[in-house]
Amino acid sequence: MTTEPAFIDLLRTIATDPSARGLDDDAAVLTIDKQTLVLTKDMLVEGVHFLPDDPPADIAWKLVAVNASDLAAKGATPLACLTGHSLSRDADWDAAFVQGLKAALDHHGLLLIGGDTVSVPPGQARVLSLTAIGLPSVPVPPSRSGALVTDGLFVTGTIGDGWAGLTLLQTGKTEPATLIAAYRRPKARIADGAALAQVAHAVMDVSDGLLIDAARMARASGLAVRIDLAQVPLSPDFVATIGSDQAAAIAAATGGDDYQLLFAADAEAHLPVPARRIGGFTQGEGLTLSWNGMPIETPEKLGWLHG
Ligand SMILES: Nc1ncnc2c1ncn2[C@@H]1O[C@H](COP(=O)(O)OP(=O)(O)O)[C@@H](O)[C@H]1O
Ligand SMILES: Cc1ncc(C[n+]2csc(CCOP(=O)(O)OP(=O)(O)O)c2C)c(N)n1
Ligand SMILES: [Mg+2]
Ligand SMILES: [Mg+2]
Ligand SMILES: [Mg+2]
Repeated sequence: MTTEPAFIDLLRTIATDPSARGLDDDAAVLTIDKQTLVLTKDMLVEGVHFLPDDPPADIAWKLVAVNASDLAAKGATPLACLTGHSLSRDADWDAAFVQGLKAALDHHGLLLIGGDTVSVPPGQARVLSLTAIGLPSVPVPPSRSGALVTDGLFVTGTIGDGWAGLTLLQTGKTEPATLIAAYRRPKARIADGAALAQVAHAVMDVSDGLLIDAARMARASGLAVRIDLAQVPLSPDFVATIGSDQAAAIAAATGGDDYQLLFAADAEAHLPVPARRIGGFTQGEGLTLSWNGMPIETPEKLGWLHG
């Protein structure tokens, strides 16, 4: 079986234009004449990214929000999008999806300008996709690769809520509502991303897991990264439901579905957005973890990988 990173390695030999950013970023940055566009695409697959009985309007929201999140990571303002839809043999489902899609697009300021519609064989999972186009807020949108060895590593919001929401739904629970909403209706940090683009040296959104995504930022920047897991920000509902011990923090930091912004910035700089410092960079490569300053082992699984 081909894994996701191995497949992207194969594609890298084709995607050699600088606008592809080495297929090592949240989005492509394409300049034609003097106009720059930020372009990104994420897919959602039933049973992989959402649960079969998630409300269709929530699935539409998630499709828009996860793509808006990649625009946010590059400090881009949402402009327009194209969607890919697989028909579900359920007219009510499709109608509810479209209604939810309109609300989500309006909320994010995205125009729907096209797409494609297909069917999947009976009984097969729904597959949805969206290609989002944004306008940059700075001439060169931040990449994942600009972290400096002297930088701190910061994250917005709280981590683990989406994973906790999924875990609750998988065990038949629908409370706390904040955790369920974090899973079904993640919020793209558009305004935070635009503000961070002005000061951060590297920015990405956290979709696969804080640890795997931090390791990617470090590798792209040619550095090693260290994270103190005790500093990973957890929400009150996460702490009440899952806990705040080392195991809970590892679950939060590897679960993914966060859609927070992870960024490298001067450790002493005034930050334009609320964020928690969770670590920093060193020369070398790889990820090292501590718990309140005491070194701890790195878990085998740092986050989500397809394949
Ligand atoms: N099938 C594909 N074709 C072309 N590029 C791809 C494909 N899959 C992933 N990529 C590229 O690989 C990089 C990493 O993708 P991904 O990990 O999905 O980013 P993100 O987590 O920000 O959505 C991006 O530059 C993305 O455009
Ligand atoms: C039913 C279900 N099982 C598991 C997950 C967890 N999960 C699936 S894919 C994924 C990572 C994010 O998806 P991906 O396609 O890698 O998005 P990208 O990183 O490209 O933005 C996570 C955390 C989920 N969201 N839903
Ligand atoms: Mg991303
Ligand atoms: Mg992606
Ligand atoms: Mg993404």
